[in-house]
Amino acid sequence: MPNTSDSIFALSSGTLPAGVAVVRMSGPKSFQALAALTADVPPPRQAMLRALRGQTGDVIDHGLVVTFPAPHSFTGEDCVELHLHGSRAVFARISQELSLLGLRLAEAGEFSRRAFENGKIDLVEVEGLADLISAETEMQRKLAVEQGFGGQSQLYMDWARRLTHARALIEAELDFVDEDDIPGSVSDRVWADVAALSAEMTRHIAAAKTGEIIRDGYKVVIAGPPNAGKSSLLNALAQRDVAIVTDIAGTTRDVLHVDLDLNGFLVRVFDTAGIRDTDDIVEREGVRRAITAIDQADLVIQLQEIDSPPQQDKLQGLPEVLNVGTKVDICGQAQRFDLCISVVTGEGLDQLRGEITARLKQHWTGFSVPSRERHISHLREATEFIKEALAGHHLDLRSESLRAAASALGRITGRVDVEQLLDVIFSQFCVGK
Ligand SMILES: Nc1nc2c(ncn2[C@@H]2O[C@H](COP(=O)(O)OP(=O)(O)OP(=O)(O)O)[C@@H](O)[C@H]2O)c(=O)[nH]1
Ligand SMILES: [K+]
Ligand SMILES: [Mg+2]
Repeated sequence: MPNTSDSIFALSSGTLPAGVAVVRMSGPKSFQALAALTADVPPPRQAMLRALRGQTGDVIDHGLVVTFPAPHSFTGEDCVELHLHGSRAVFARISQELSLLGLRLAEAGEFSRRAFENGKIDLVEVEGLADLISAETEMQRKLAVEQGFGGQSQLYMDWARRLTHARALIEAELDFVDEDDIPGSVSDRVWADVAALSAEMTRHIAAAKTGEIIRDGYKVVIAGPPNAGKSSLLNALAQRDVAIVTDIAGTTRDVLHVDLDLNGFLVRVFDTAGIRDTDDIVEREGVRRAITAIDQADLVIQLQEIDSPPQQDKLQGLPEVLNVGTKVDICGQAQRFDLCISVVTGEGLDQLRGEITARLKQHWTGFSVPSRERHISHLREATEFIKEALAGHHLDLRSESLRAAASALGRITGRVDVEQLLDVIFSQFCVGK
C-alpha cells in the first residue's frame, strides 16, 4: 500500500495534447507547492488566474488555480487544482517542479482510496465513480450516478439498520426476559419485519440481470443457416463493413461483434457462422463457436431467407428468440416470421431495433439494482444468514445470525459498523423505564 502521508499529484484530465489539462494535488504539501509556483494561496474554492513559475523563476504557464482546504475536498486532505494549457511539455515541466517540491506522482486510484480512507465516500460510491468515468451509454451513466452519489449505499445502510434494530429488540427480550414491560409478542412483529426485508432483498438480487445488461450490454446473437444474411444484418446495424459478406455459404467462421447504443442501452450484437453439418474443419469450429454464443445470448435473432422451406425449430428451449425473415426485397412478406427485413432497402430494420429494445426492457427493473458481482455475493450471504435467523430456535443464535447478516451488508459499502449501529439503536429506546 502506498504511503498515505505523502503529498501526491496527477494529471486528472484526459490524454494530452488537449485545450486544458487539470493537474490535481492532494496532501499536506499541496498549498506549499502552490505558494512556491504562484507566490500565493487564494481563498478556498475560487478560481484565480495566476502565472506559474519554476524554481529558476521562469514562467511555465498561465492558468487557473483552485484550492480546497481539508476536510472539504474530494480526498478530505488539502487539495489544489491547476487548470493549465494541455500540452505535454507544460505537464512535464510542472511534474518536474512538483517533484522538486516534495510531491510524488499518484498511483492508480490513489485519490479515491484517500477519499475512502478519510470517510468522504464509501466503497459503493468509489465503484460508482469509476463506472461514471467509464460510462459510454446514457443508462450506464444513470446507473453510475445512482451508485456513485450515495443512493445505493443508503439502501444497503437502511437494510443493515433494520436488521440491527430487529436484533436490538430481540436482545432486549433476552436481557429483560423476567421483566413484565417487554411483551413477548414484540418478537412476532420483529420476525415479520425481518421476513419482509428478506423478501425485499431477494427481489433486489433477482434484479441483478438489469445491472448486468446496463454494464456489460444486452447480448444479441444473430444465428441461422448459411447465406441467410447474418453478416449483412450485422453490417447494416453497425452501419459499417464489419463482417465479410459473399454469396458463398459458410463465409463467416469467427464470432464477430459490434456494440450499438439503442435508446441509451448498450447492445452487443454477435454475428456467427451459419449452422450446418460440414466436413470442413474450420467451418465446423465456426459452428461450434456459434452454438456457444447462442447459449450465452440474452436474445437470439434467428434469420431465415423468406423463400427457404420452414426450418425445424432447433432453437426451442432458448431464453428468447426472434424469428426474422430476410431478403424481403426479393421474396416478399411472409406470415410465419415475427418480422421481415431487407438490408438492401432497409425495410424492417427500424422495427427490428425497436423489437430488440422492447425485449431488453422486459428485464428492466430501474436503477436501484446490484451492479457488481461483489455486491451480489454479499447480498446472497446476508439473505442466507437471515434465512438461518428466521428458521432458528434459540433466540441468541437467531440474534447472532442477524448480526452476521447486517455485517455482510456492511461489507458492501465498507462503512457500516454494526456494533456502533446497535449502540445508536439502544440509546434510542429505553427499556424498563
Ligand atoms: N437481395 C438481398 N440480398 C441479401 C440480403 N441480405 C443478404 N443478402 C445476400 O445474401 C448473401 C449472403 O449474405 P451473408 O450476409 O454473407 O449471409 P450469412 O448468413 O452471413 O452467410 P454465412 O456467413 O455464409 O453463414 C450475400 O450475397 C448477400 O448480399 C437482403 O436483404 N436482400
Ligand atoms: K455467405
Ligand atoms: Mg456471415
